[in-house]
Amino acid sequence: MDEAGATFLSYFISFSLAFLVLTLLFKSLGTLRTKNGSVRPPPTPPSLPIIGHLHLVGSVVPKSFQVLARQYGPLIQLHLGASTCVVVSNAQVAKEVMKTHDLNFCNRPQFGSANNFLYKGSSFVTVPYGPYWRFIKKLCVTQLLSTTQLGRFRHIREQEIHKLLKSLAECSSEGRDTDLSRELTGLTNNILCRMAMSTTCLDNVDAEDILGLVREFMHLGAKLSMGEVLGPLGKFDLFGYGKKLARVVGKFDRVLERILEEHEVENSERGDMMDILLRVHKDPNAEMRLKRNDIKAFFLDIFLAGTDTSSTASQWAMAEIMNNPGVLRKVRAEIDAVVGSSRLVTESDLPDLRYLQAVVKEVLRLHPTAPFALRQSAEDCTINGYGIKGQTRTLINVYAIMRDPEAWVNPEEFIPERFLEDSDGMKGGAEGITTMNGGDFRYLPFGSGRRGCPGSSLALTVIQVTVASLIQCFEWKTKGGERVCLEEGSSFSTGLAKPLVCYPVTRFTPF
Ligand code: HEM
Repeated sequence: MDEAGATFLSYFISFSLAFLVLTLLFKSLGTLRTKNGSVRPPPTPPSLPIIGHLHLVGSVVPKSFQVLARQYGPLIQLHLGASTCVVVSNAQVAKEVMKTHDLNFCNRPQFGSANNFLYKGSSFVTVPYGPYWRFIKKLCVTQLLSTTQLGRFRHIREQEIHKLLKSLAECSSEGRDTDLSRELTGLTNNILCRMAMSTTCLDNVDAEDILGLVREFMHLGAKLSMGEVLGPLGKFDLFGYGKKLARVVGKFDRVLERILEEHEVENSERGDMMDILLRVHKDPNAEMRLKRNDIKAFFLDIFLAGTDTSSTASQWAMAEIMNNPGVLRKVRAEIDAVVGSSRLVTESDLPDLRYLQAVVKEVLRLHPTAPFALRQSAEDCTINGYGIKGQTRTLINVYAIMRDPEAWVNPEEFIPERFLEDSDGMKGGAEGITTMNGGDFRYLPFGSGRRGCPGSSLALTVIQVTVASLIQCFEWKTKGGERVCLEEGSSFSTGLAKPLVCYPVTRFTPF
């Protein structure tokens, strides 16, 4: 063979070998199988003995997981002490979990707190997918949180907003500051308590008690869930959080029992959520027998799921608007154009306040007040090419998904305009995000699929009308004209790290 032939042959052999090696490599990567043939688990960062990845988790948990996802991919496995979970951090993998495999991921993880829980098996939020969950979900959609029911209680929201505006007007006339975080939590709690069982902070101590107990429950529940990292040791309740939690639920139960009895004695026709649930409870022909504990558990659920989340979102909205004078001007100009200057903005105006809607959407994108959708797989399955075992705790990091630079232009910036028609603030367009029901997996503030949030319409209505009223009626000043600190706190609903203390200055008085 001449020299040219030998060179050609050696090139041919080298190329063939390289091709073979690459083909085998891609094949093994494609199926992600281990030697024994099972599909590989998702990638996991290097861990330490016993604590696993706990040292990688900072005070703002979704942010820590976002950082890890950037390094290790959109589906990772984490070992938090003795507790293992997988974390989903982009839209495509979220879609696989919440749509393609929706039924398989329709359960929620159970934490230590569930074991000796008074309402065990009754909590709509944590109960496994099945007949009871379907029954309550249907009640939510058709009655408890239906459009008709929300419409029936519009006057409650209007009255509570009026009360808030009056108290802020007093602050203004006296030149006092106000803790808007506290005021907004009071507002959402009062609205929910009145819609649920016709009780409020001002008329009745019950609503204040309920808020306090729900707060304590959240605090202890979070601590108890941390006990999960101790594995089987967590069951011994070493720090006594389990017992404290049981006491808090006991107190909540007594308050609720009394309100239930009052409703029964009055045989009331107010049509609040408690009346509806009592009617179902007593209906011999109801699809399912609803127990008293089921009713009380439902209220604990909605206070836990609905109060802080809605209040915190309103706080973020006000904080972002105060820091962005251009946005404030646009929101106000829109309200003035749609509403005029002689009456207070109402819920009927909301469909015409397109820019306000975009502001609230952007607030929920940048500051989702439920940063994780928590799910659990029922059976083994393959997600993003990796094997997920049955009973795997699965955290969909909606915080990371809604800040993903692959989906969003300048994702860390507050740009409400990205949600307006013809905007280019979202890669691939924002048209999908009109209903807020999780149909577009790049935008999931309320989760998606069967276990998506049933309170989203109520939450959006309250947040939008509250923010609109506050902007229409007051100028907002901070001490020394400083920018509001946008640091994120470490609470369950990723609120502002510091309370939003500011000065309202009356601009328009509606009463
Ligand atoms: C800004 C306010 C709110 C946010 C950001 C929010 C967000 C969420 C998210 C992300 C989930 C999990 C969804 C999933 O797994 O796909 C959820 C579930 C839930 N939310 Fe909301 N929510 C809010 C307000 C409310 C309100 C006002 C209520 C009730 C009055 C409520 C009741 C519930 C319930 C009962 C569930 C559990 C549903 C189930 O397990 O089937 N939420 N919410």
